[in-house]
Amino acid sequence: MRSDTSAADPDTYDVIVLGGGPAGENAAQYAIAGSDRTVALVEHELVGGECSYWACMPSKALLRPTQVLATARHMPGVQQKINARGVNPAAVLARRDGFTHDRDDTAQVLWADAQGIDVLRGRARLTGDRTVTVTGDRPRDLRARHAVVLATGTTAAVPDLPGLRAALPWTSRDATNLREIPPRVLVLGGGPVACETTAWLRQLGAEEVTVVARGPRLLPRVEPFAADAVAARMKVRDVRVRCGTQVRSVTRPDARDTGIGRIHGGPLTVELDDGSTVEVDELVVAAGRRPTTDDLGLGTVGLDDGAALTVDDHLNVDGVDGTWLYAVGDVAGRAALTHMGKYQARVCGDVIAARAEQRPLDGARYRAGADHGQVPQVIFTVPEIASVGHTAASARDAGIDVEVLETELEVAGAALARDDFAGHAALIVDRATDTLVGATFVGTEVAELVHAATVAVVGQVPLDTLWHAVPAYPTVSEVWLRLLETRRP
Ligand SMILES: Cc1cc2nc3c(=O)[nH]c(=O)nc-3n(C[C@H](O)[C@H](O)[C@H](O)COP(=O)(O)OP(=O)(O)OC[C@H]3O[C@@H](n4cnc5c(N)ncnc54)[C@H](O)[C@@H]3O)c2cc1C
Ligand SMILES: NC(=O)c1ccc[n+]([C@@H]2O[C@H](COP(=O)([O-])OP(=O)(O)OC[C@H]3O[C@@H](n4cnc5c(N)ncnc54)[C@H](O)[C@@H]3O)[C@@H](O)[C@H]2O)c1
Repeated sequence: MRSDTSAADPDTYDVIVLGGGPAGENAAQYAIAGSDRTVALVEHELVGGECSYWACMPSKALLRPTQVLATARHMPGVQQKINARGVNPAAVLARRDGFTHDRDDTAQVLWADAQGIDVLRGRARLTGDRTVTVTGDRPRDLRARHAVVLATGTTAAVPDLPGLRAALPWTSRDATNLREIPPRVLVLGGGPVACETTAWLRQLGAEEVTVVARGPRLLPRVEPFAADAVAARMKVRDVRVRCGTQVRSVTRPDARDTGIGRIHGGPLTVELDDGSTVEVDELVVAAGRRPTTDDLGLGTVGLDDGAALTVDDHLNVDGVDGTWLYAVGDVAGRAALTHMGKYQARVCGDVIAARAEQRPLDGARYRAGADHGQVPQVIFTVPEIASVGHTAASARDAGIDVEVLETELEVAGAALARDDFAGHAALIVDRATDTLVGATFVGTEVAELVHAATVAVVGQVPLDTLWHAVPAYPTVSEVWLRLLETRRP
């Protein structure tokens, strides 16, 4: 079904997407691809979203140089040429700025233009069934013929602890966009943001780093052996890891808004719940995220303002009449990862296109099935953690009869890659089907191992068949052979 041109009514689009992060961009692209449908992508900050400017890209740009240096240091023939003590912070920050384009989104807007996406600048808000208002320099009242997609992401949650907000602590935005390296830092939280931030702060020269996590261990959602490897490495690097601890109060007499990534005033005194105090130059809050739904007009479509959204597998928002309102990415309340948000956006865009063209939603392509127990993730800590699907514990909680295959990462490819290559791997097998339901690798540069596991999990490949997936010699992937060998009769 072809649409009328929007020229007659410039405020009516086939699809309106709220939020121009990776999920919003992909939903817009897929909803109109190969058609003459129109789409408005409304963004009040930078097209590209958190991932491009404040999260994935700058954080990984900060971490990679130290990984390269460490590899060189553990490579005879190269190590003799290395004489610096660590990376050059100024050059690392400059490389980071190259990836974030100094927070200029021109390239992303040009990409959107090339896809036929109409980028509108301003803050978007639902006003009712298929209607959206945009406020900003050029206010607009928009109407959607087919669909509205919420893709407004999340924002850092700053706990309501005495003195914390008044102290103007850093959030991940400051940590990824740091301009000054605080000599003494406390990182509040124990998730991926806290652990990755700790790594680059230490690598860039922060002298005293303390991590305070309220849970019994860091990274509570990964296999314990992987989380323990990260904590052990932090301790080797003189990071103080305080698990099972809460911040009781924060005092910063000289808190100043000096700008993103600059130290926000004078020293802070942080009191912990055991009564001890830590004095630091900056505090990084990495205590999780809140969905950006506060000022989204959810009340106008029958939901509670500021509510956390849930969606079905077509990405339609639960609790809203009809099939016109969708949510993708972090705000959809599933796995808060860029690749999963983009995956949901592809499914959502395909669903919108099929419904607009009155095609049936037959087939797996129209359902975000991978959100359920098939989510891959790489946490770029030292060592790296690459995982997909279930851990042994989450599989057992799901009622699966589990067999765990484990081995050290000791294969010829690993030894060749780096003298100090080390790590551990585990496959989680569902005994009933003899297929993988999860895998975790922790170790040196293990990130690229996870996609093979993802294919095996999603493809439900029986282990008998995996035996014939022969890893090339001498690659690190030979760890797959070692894992399968652990269950030979
Ligand atoms: C420090 C850090 C590191 C991370 N590293 C990784 C990683 O390595 N790999 C990974 O997969 N994930 C990573 N993540 C998670 C990843 O950043 C998110 O999953 C991803 O950005 C979500 O994309 P999104 O499009 O849903 O939302 P966002 O990227 O948050 O984009 C939402 C957009 O909506 C806009 N917006 C919000 N409200 C409105 C409104 N009312 N009107 C108009 N526009 C609005 C915002 O300005 C923003 O641009 C990291 C997160 C953090 C904090
Ligand atoms: N490489 C990656 O894939 C990557 C990197 C960074 C972030 N992310 C994603 O971004 C999202 C946000 O990550 P995150 O680490 O901010 O959130 P998170 O929710 O994963 O972790 C937050 C941690 O902070 C702890 N915490 C909360 N309040 C606290 C308090 N008052 N005191 C002490 N500890 C407290 C929580 O118990 C939790 O362990 C996650 O979905 C994460 O997977 C992914």
